[in-house]
Amino acid sequence: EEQEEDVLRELRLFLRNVTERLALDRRFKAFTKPVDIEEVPDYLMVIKKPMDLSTLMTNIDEHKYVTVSEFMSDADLIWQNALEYNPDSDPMDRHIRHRACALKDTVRAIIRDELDEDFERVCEEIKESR
Ligand SMILES: O=C(C1CCC1)N1C[C@@H]2C[C@H]3C[C@@H](O)[C@@H](O)[C@]2(C1)O3
Repeated sequence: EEQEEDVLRELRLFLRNVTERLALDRRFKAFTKPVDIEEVPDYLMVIKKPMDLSTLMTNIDEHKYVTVSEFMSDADLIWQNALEYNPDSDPMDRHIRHRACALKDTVRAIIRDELDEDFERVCEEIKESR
């Protein structure tokens, strides 16, 4: 019903705000666009579900997410993929993993501080009802 669409509209506004803030953070520049498969030809052999901040934003606009939890699953792919593809002890890999861990902690801190548990429960109810 209309009230449900109002809730999902508010969810999309919240998720766009979170995603935009992450994309503006200079630490997360490497996460803003898909990994370039021309530059990294074996990437899709290692990483089965690529994800990046611009794709998150597109998914929001295409109404892919009905709950914050679904958004978090895709957001988590970004840092999880970075840890998986860049596991070595060389400085570049360590730098990428440091930023991946910062992304993980930053997303969780924003959600903990800014998502109302009751709002997420309403979104989960809408999801179950569909
Ligand atoms: O995993 C990533 C991104 C970093 C966070 C996501 N990449 C895989 C390649 C390995 C490393 C060095 C460059 O070859 C560059 O192409 C990539 C991009 O970084």
